[in-house]
Amino acid sequence: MSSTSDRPLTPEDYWQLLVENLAPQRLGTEVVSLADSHGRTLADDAHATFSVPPFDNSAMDGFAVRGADFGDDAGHDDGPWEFAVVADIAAGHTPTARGDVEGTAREEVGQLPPAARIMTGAPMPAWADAVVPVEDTDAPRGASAAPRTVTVHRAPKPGANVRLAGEDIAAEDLVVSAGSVISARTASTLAAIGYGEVEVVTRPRVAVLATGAELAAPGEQLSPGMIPDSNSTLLALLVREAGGQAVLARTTGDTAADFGAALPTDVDLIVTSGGVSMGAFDPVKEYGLAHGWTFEKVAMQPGKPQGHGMAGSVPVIALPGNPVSVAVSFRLFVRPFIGRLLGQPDSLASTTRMARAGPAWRSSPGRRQYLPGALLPGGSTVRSSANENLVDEGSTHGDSTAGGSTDGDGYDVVVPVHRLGSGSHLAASLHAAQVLAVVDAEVTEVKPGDLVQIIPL
Ligand SMILES: Nc1nc2c(c(=O)[nH]1)N[C@H]1C(S)=C(S)[C@@H](COP(=O)(O)OP(=O)(O)OC[C@H]3O[C@@H](n4cnc5c(N)ncnc54)[C@H](O)[C@@H]3O)O[C@H]1N2
Ligand code: MOO
Repeated sequence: MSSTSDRPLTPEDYWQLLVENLAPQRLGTEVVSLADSHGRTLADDAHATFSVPPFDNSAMDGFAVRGADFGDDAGHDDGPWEFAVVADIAAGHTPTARGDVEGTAREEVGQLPPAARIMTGAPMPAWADAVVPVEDTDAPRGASAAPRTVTVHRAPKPGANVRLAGEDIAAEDLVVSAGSVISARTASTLAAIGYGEVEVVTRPRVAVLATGAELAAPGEQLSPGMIPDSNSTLLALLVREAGGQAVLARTTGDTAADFGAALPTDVDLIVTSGGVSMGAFDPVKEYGLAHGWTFEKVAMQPGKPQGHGMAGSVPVIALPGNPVSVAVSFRLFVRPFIGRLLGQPDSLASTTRMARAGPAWRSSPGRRQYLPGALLPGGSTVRSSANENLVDEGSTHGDSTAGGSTDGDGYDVVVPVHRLGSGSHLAASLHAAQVLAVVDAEVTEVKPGDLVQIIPL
């Protein structure tokens, strides 16, 4: 169901409307090597193909022994005890395929109980149940031939220094769920449970279209009235951070016809910036209204005017043009949408926690504020905004005011990245933002030390 109304929606209601209207479906899959899997989203649950560790093995360089050979009531330091070294087991060897000194050793050492020299990670002989570290014996450390006998000075506790098969993960256990984003740690876990390649969801192809006749390419000489197009870069790289690929990042002219002509058909999503409010030259809104798109006012600041619709079979999310509005709207609506295309659980994009406000700052009445903030360790003393160069207590329209300190009670401290608070045009300060601090619509002033929700960026 599509709707375009004057009644402001909550961000949650707008997200529901957007999902209902655009109906995001998980994309197809492809198989990639673990080395290429970083940042990709796992398509299916990954179960352990074998137990980890796959076999009982030694946790120490030393000697595998039978606990019973120390005598039932042998105290820990009641030795010495002498053993015949009947085997030499390196990691990567099996106890039966070892450089075995059994036989000759037995004849030479008479009735001594057996020990096997064993290295960390090497499989335990079936008859042994504990490992004595080499430091607790008279055997040479480091590179050396296995001795024929070994004297142990300290009896091992039962099962000491043995890592049991399956004690990490049992065979067939669910280890990594479908929808997980593969980090370096995840990829190493997948390797450990038997995978060399994995099925991942295809990266969504996302076209980025920035509208505005005032836009010049980044780095280009500016003629009067022009500004650098920072949103294309922001959106293209946010798409990449979210697991998609930006296949087109360009500006379009300022007419509805230019805009319509620039809409690609061979992508999974189009994200636009600009041209959605009340201006006389708002091409996205003009084109969208003629094509059944939805435009809403959302009770949030920044990011009030929002739109979405279908361009043929391609969903379009139309964000406002102000750069901070773009960053906030992407975090709230586009990132979770890309998450849906990737089959990620919504919870991945909705993580929040609490922090204490550093300085005081103001928030517009009736709109939930999403203030770009930097985090400082709990207990930090805060003067004002995160970037001291920007502090100007005399500002007549500053949103943040001088602050104090907070007790070190375990919460980080959140500080606006700019003295103008959540001003939606503050493009040059976005780099300092680590989080968005969320302030309820009915709150107009945040005081130092107040607890606020924060969303990691
Ligand atoms: N009469 C009203 N005017 C405005 C309203 C309103 O309700 N009534 N809402 C304001 C709010 S809130 C926002 S947000 C903006 C949204 O405007 P548009 O989406 O139409 O965006 P533009 O007008 O095209 O641009 C806004 C602003 O952002 C700059 N911009 C645009 N594109 C880029 C880019 N690619 N890179 C960097 N900066 C960009 C542009 O120059 C403008 O300064 O509308 C308010 N107005
Ligand atoms: O909603 Mo606009 O993004 O505040 O400036």
